[in-house]
Amino acid sequence: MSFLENNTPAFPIRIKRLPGSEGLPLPEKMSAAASGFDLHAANIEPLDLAPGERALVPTGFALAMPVELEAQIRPRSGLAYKHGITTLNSPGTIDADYRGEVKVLLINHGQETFTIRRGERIAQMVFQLVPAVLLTEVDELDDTTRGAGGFGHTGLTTEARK
Ligand SMILES: O=c1ccn([C@H]2C[C@H](O)[C@@H](COP(=O)(O)OP(=O)(O)OP(=O)(O)O)O2)c(=O)[nH]1
Repeated sequence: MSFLENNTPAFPIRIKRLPGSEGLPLPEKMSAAASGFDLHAANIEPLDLAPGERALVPTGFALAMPVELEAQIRPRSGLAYKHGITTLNSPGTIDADYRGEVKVLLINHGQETFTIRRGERIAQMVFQLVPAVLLTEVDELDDTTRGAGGFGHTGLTTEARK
């Protein structure tokens, strides 16, 4: 375990800049208590994303994190609200054993072409704990009130909608 400047225990995560990332900031929190580290686009040339189009956008870095962690790549709400730009596989999963470049799979759900420029903050990365689990095959599961009910079996409308 490592420690922040204020002595908070913190998981140590190694981050490596990749060729082509010169001049780009590393992932950064935009406020002290933000959950996510904003990710900067590392594409050299501007990338036009037409309505409905998707693209895998480089970030210029790779990670090595402890096995108890994963990183999730999530959309930025401002880009989603104003331009319809979001992550297609939300949240993207970065496995602890992945050593390749972290990439962001963006899709344009908006009505207009959106240009992704180098250095732009395109998504955010949130680190999460992944508990160790042991899957055990059984013949029967315990009963619950819900049972196999799901997919709206309690109804979809509220009083306010009737
Ligand atoms: O938004 C993403 C999602 C994934 N990855 C990288 C890290 C992750 O560890 C790896 C595999 O991702 P995932 O498990 O989602 O992909 P898959 O389609 O199941 O492929 P694989 O067979 O490589 O696991 O790709 C990214 O860089 N960005």
